Amino acid sequence: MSERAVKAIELVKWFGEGAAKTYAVKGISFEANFGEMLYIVGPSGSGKTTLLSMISGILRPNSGTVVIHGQEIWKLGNNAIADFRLNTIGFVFQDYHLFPKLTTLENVAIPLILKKQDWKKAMDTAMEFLEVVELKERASLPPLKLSGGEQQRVAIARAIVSRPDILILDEPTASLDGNTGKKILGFVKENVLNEHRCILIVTHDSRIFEYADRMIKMEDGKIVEVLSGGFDEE
Ligand SMILES: Nc1ncnc2c1ncn2[C@@H]1O[C@H](COP(=O)(O)OP(=O)(O)OP(=O)(O)O)[C@@H](O)[C@H]1O
Repeated sequence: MSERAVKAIELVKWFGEGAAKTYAVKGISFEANFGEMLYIVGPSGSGKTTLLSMISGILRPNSGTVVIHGQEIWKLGNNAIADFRLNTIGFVFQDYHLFPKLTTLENVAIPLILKKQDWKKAMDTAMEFLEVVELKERASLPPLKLSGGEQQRVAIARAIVSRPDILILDEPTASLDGNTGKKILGFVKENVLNEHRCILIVTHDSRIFEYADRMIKMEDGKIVEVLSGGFDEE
C-alpha cells in the first residue's frame, strides 16, 4: 500500500492570547506508515498529547494539515470528522474517558453500537476483548468500581474492539504494572497491527519500547530526533 497512514504537515498549535500565548506544537511534520508502530516520546509538556489530539481530529490546529488515509481531516465539517473518527481511528486517552453510567462491557461495546452493529453481537465481541485484557469477570460493573489500571485496560479494549485502521494510544500503560503493560502491548503488536493498520503511541514507559518500529523524540513543541528499530528498555 503506497498511501501513508498518517501525514502531519507543518502542524502548529498555540493556547491563549497576547502575553499568555504559548506554543505547544511549533511546526511538526512526519509520516507514519501502515504496518508500523510509531512511538512519540519526550519530556512532559513537550507537546505530545497536543500533537495526537490534532492527528485524531479532536483539536483543530492553528495551521498545518493532517492527512489520514488520503483524507485531509481538518477540511471535513464537524459531523464528517466525527464519522471519520468513528470509522477509522481508535483512541485511548490519558484519563480513559469511560462512561460512568454504563457497565464495563457496554463501555467496550460503544464503538460497535455507534457503528450500528446488532446489540447482542456487539456485546459478544466486547466480551471477547474484555477477555483479552483479562477483565471478563468485571463486565457488569460500572467503570468507577474498577482500579485505575483496570480502567486503562477497558479503554484499550474499547479502542481496539472495532479494529480501527489507525490506533492512537496516549500513555496506554501508565497505570499498569510492567508485566501487564508488556502483555497488552505485545498483544496489540501481534494481533491488532497488520499491513492495513498503523499505531501511534505516546509513552514515557521504557518497558514497552521494545515494540516500537520507529520513535520520534519531541522537545519543546518540535521533533528533535527520529530513531528506527531495535529499541530496548532504557
Ligand atoms: N488546553 C490547554 N490550554 C493551555 N495550555 C495547554 C493546553 N493543553 C496543553 N497546553 C500546554 O501545551 C504544552 C504541551 O502540552 P502537552 O500536554 O501536549 O504536552 P505532553 O508532552 O503531552 O505532556 P505530558 O507528557 O505531561 O502529557 C504545555 O506547556 C501545556 O501546558
